[in-house]
Amino acid sequence: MSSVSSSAPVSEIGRVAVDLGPRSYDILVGGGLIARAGGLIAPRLKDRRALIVTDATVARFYLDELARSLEAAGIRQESIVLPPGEATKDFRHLEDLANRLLQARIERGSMILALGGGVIGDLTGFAASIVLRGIDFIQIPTTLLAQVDSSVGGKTGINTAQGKNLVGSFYQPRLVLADIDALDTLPRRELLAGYAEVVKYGLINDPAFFTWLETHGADLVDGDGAARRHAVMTSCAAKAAVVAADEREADQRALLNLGHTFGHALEAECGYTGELLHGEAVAIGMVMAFELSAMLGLGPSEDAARVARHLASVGLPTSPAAIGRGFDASRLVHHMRQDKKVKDGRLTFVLARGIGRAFLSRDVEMGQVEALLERSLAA
Ligand SMILES: NC(=O)c1ccc[n+]([C@@H]2O[C@H](COP(=O)([O-])OP(=O)(O)OC[C@H]3O[C@@H](n4cnc5c(N)ncnc54)[C@H](O)[C@@H]3O)[C@@H](O)[C@H]2O)c1
Ligand SMILES: O=C(O)C(=O)C[C@@H](O)[C@H](O)[C@H](O)COP(=O)(O)O
Ligand SMILES: [Zn+2]
Repeated sequence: MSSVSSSAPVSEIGRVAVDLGPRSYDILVGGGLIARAGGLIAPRLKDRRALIVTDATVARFYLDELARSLEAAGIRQESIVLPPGEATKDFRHLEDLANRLLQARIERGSMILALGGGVIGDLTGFAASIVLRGIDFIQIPTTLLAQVDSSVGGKTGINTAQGKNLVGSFYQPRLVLADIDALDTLPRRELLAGYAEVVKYGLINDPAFFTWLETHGADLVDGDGAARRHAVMTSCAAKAAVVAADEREADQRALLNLGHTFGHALEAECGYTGELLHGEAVAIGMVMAFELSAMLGLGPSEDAARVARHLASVGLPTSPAAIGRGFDASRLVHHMRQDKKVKDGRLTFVLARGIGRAFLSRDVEMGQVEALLERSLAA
């Protein structure tokens, strides 16, 4: 196994450790991991039973392969298949999933496997944290977004009528298996959405990675396995370091929210219908965070332009105007006030002094944010 390196062959299993004391776990990254999952999971099982939770699209591609691998390793498996899409991350599907796990007579010693994107990972992780007051679970992320972000760090949850991810828990997986080959079947739009979260790590604190992405991002998007492996490893290592330092977002973990305060507001307005994907919203939100920083005189406007240029070069949207529907700035501000980073009624913003120099600020006036939104919506 290797640690972060860009030259390792795709089939070699890379390992990133998430160091959280008794809740520590490994992220394994490489090709062919779903076919090898049984052997990798078996040592982590308390009993020889696994319940796979997935969505109908992912099931079509990968459920049989995973089931065969588990059975070959002597692990009994059953599966629960949910509808694909962001709308599944809600109270109704949480209730349905909890009931189906209980009907399957799940026990505390069983293992739940979340096979899919961030929707399946967030929903399944939340269910795992509450059914029988906690059952071990493993993330098997199949989207780029889930491999670089949602499968790592233990944020689980669902959306509510009030906004994104407003009900959930911190509940760490026991293992993450990121099979790079699974990205070959991912639609380009979904891949790009995940790419936005990859870019995020460069923008937060790794300018050299951002520069690497400016050179290699297009190859990654077009299917270069080595570039994908390197980006997933680098992203996971970056996230693991932040999470190890601040697991429950007391402070610096909020940097991982770069672009999300704007992004979540846009997603809430679009209603989780697939009109705007999470990663697309984050791409727009990151540009707005850089523009806000420039507007406040805290960061260079050239960097805001450079971020927008790179995201646009791979085909990501960079402004709310690109969504192709009207927004009301005051309604977006209303959603932003529901953000989990609000403290004593004031929002914490992730701003940037430049690329790779993100920081947290509680000094932003919402009037300034509304003015920026008005400007972007008119553009
Ligand atoms: N917990 C966290 O830290 C965290 C971090 C980032 C995002 N998220 C959440 O993740 C969610 C978005 O996740 P996502 O972008 O993975 O979306 P998703 O889970 O909806 O998956 C995207 C689509 O791709 C399909 N799909 C998945 N894998 C596939 C594959 N290999 N081949 C073909 N199709 C495949 C799915 O069926 C789905 O239709 C959002 O709800 C977001 O809030 C959570
Ligand atoms: O892991 C984190 O911390 C993040 O903020 C990662 C984000 O990409 C992710 O979208 C997360 O779900 C947002 O968290 P939230 O607490 O704002 O819902
Ligand atoms: Zn995100």
